[in-house]
Amino acid sequence: MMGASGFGARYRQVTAERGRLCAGIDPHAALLTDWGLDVSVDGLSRFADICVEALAPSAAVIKPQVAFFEPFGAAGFAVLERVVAGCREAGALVIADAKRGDIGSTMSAYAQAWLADASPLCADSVTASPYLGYESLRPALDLARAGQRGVFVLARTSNPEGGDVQKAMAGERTVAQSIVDAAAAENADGTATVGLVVGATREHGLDLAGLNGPILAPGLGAQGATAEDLKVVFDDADPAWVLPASSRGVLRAGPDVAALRDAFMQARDEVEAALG
Ligand SMILES: O=C(O)c1cc(=O)[nH]c(=O)n1[C@@H]1O[C@H](COP(=O)(O)O)[C@@H](O)[C@H]1O
Repeated sequence: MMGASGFGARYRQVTAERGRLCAGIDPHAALLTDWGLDVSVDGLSRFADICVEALAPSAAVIKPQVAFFEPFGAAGFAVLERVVAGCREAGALVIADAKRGDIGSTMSAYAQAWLADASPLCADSVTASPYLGYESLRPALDLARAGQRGVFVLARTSNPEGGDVQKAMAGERTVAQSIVDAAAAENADGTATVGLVVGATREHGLDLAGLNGPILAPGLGAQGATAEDLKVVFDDADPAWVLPASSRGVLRAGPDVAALRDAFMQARDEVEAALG
């Protein structure tokens, strides 16, 4: 196992202390209703506070899904700012799940929003789509590296449609493998600045062994993947870098803070037992 500096060192330390499960904060309207909350800014705000109280002191990594805050406009973003700050203060690493991707000059503005100290939305890392070309992400990659932050780049996503683009051949390898290889080359400096997103829901067919960076693996729980599946799906990856993620599967246990925390801990313990 290679030593890591930068974002990788931060990731390795917190996952060693708290275990490998990323808790998603996805305030779906249906979940707000199930929790007895209004689908309103007040409901969103209460949902967010419960999640931070239950999850931030226990989870190594927390991933708020930006999409669910956006429909509430500026007020939704104010709640998101509170979530990001609250999780970070409690010692969790935050992945802002914004899935940004644009031409380089615009990407630079996105990078400032999610990865610059001066921004009220500044997180520890952000998800990004490389499908405008891996190098279009350069401003985010460079800013992340400079601040010991990370970028989680989509490689092979958990949704069934993802294969149309991601499994297409780009010369001798698939498009997804070309993203893995670019990330691995970037991580040769030992910083693990570039993580990948590889869904836990299916065989990905990727060679992940040389990545030397975190692999965010959504799909646990609501999308059907189990902790046991992880051993098979990620058999060639360094397990220390595998970071399964669950949102609805854990969130369904709310709104009781203790029940939510227990559901998270149970899922995390299952992951730890499976990954070894
Ligand atoms: O980047 C992601 O987190 C992501 C990538 C992917 O391939 N599949 C995927 O489900 N996600 C996100 O992970 C979360 C999954 O939520 P649950 O299905 O409720 O666990 C959502 O916020 C998705 O947007």
